[in-house]
Amino acid sequence: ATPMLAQTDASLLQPKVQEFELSQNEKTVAVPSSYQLVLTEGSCPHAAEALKQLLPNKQEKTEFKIILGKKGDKAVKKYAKKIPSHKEGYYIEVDDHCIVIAGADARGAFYGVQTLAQMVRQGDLSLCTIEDYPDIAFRGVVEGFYGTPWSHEARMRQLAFYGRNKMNTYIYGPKDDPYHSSPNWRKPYPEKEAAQIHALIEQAARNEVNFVWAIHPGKDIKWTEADRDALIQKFEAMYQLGVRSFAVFFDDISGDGTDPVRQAELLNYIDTHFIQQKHDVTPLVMCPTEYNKSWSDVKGGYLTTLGKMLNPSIQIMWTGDRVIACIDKPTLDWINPLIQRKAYIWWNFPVNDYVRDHLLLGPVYGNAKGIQDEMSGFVSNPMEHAESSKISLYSVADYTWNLDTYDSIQSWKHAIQDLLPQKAAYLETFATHCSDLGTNGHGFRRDESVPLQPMLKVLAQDMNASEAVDSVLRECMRLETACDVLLADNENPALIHEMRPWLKQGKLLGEYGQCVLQMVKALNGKDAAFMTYYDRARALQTLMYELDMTENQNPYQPGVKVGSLILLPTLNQVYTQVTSTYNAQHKTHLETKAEYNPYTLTSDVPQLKTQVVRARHQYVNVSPSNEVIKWPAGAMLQIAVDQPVRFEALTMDLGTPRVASQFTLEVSSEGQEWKSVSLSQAAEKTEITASIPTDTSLKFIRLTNKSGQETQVYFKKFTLKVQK
Ligand SMILES: CCCCCN1[C@H](CC(=O)NC)[C@H](O)[C@H](O)[C@H]1CO
Repeated sequence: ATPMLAQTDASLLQPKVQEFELSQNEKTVAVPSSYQLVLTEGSCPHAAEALKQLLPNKQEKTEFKIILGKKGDKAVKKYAKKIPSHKEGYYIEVDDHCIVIAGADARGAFYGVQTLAQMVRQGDLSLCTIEDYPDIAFRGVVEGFYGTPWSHEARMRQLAFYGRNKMNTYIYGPKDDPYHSSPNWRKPYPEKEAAQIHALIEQAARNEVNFVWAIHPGKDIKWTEADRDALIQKFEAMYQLGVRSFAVFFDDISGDGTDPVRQAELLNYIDTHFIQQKHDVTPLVMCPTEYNKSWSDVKGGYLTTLGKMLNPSIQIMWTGDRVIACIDKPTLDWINPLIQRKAYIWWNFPVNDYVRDHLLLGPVYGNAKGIQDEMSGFVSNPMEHAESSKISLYSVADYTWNLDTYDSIQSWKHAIQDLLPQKAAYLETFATHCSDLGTNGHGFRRDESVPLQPMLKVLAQDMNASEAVDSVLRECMRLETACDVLLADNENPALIHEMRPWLKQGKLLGEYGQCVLQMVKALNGKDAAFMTYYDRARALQTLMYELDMTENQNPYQPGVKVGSLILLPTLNQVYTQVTSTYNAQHKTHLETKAEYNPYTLTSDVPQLKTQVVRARHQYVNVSPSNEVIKWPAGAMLQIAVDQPVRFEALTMDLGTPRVASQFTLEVSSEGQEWKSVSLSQAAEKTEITASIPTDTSLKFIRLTNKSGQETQVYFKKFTLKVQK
């Protein structure tokens, strides 16, 4: 095992080759208060600037020296053989009167300074030498999610964060930016947005980050010279703004834009007539329409056509075996031969635009070690919550720099320490219970409440197990405390602003857990005590439901979920058990149901069976979906309600005109006799309405594809109106 740096937790640095020649007595040297800087003028400007920010006191006549440079500089000539040959690699040497930072290139020198900064943050410097370089060439973030694009300020902070964490790529591709995608991809940015992009490009350069501007033309591109030239002109305009890295996305489109031959011809044209013409532009990146294995039809030839036709320098992105998937060797062994190059991974985590009621704050795990040589890039698609995404992004930086030493829990702790240094312990407690996605169309899940899982399992089997009761009670107190402290915190206001709804929900959950466990402890004690905890538990259930129904009410997955994998379900189960036990002992009829949602959705349409149905005041909503729904012949979607209600109307939007005739809508009061209700859809409109007779109250309503064949529709809206 490699000796660890005396003062510095080496795993924090993720250096590749750790040859720490620690002197026998593990000598350290104090961070120099002033130093003489030796560098070749103008050689590594961003590294020099970063060093100046880290250690501002540069003075000529001082004994301590810092030598900074890149391979070929006279300043570091003496160390040339020690510098790693890998791009962006660096060599560091710390001894008691000199620090050497020598990069394989300017970016490597900058990264050496970032590593020194991490060591300085740890306190005294250990005498050591470090040789280090990144495993993967392109590492970073693709802002490629649906939802509110990040703000300018958020992006400026992100780029500084990438610099500190040695991420060298930021791909600008927010799906909902009209100048990135249709309808305005052909138009130049208005003045204000153009100025902001220029500012981002300068910030990226200072932080040694490639700012990659992506275009998403596929929804309405025509395979004409006019559109080809329009795209080149837009790229030229972006080049004038300072963009030196470009991408073309063809994901999430249908129609003519999906033709691989046309895509390849266009991309090769761009490559030959634009990218190769400029001598300071990185290789073109493209996102294919078939961007994951589950959507691929190999025999159809889409991927192999791109693999065969695309110029070898063009990078092809890939999300893995599914839209949301971790990356392992079988994944890459499947795709690389088809595209005849190393996949450039677009990792769809921690993006949450398909589970917007969940914040994903847990560890980054599940990607394989040892596959660094099978990928050309690895960028993470994050949440619309920029600061909250930093927990995952910090770990993606660790992983992509050094796959084989990556430790997901260690990295997750460091990420939280880095994000909120003063309150890291509280953020860790909160994040522990805020990591799973809940059921979702992609079937991607994350672990949650891991340290508490054993005790939660014991509690679920025996609610009187006193050790489990006490440890879960303590954790619920910690959760309540953590949420209070974080809600009041102003160390990182942007982070707290993003997390606020979930922190409020976490606080309620912590309080609810304490009440439920106090009910268990009060079972054989005074009834008054039990009843007080019962009343408060019921009140907290209502408050949690109300918060879930009022905050973060986006049109897709509205609401605020915390602890939804096992903490809340276990507490609800204990609540039901302890209340039932009390009822049996006291012949009472206290409410034993914990989470009350009177509506149930059932469906044999695969992509709809996990959709969520919730009532809010007079409306009953089924959560919409982003993707194309394959609705099999005869398949149905059914809503059932516990108590009979009078439905007044149904409003639907399947994103498709003239489709109502393929469906029947039927209602029933008990599930045997069904009456059909007519659907109306105006010509050329996608909205479908039905007015439902209110003469009888109903418990069931169902929509069936009666066309006799599978139909492909969107699922943008399904809302029932209940009579007051
Ligand atoms: C339409 C069916 C699901 C698409 C989901 N992808 C999109 C495209 C994508 O992954 N491109 C590689 C967006 O990027 C989004 O953020 C991400 C996850 O929801």
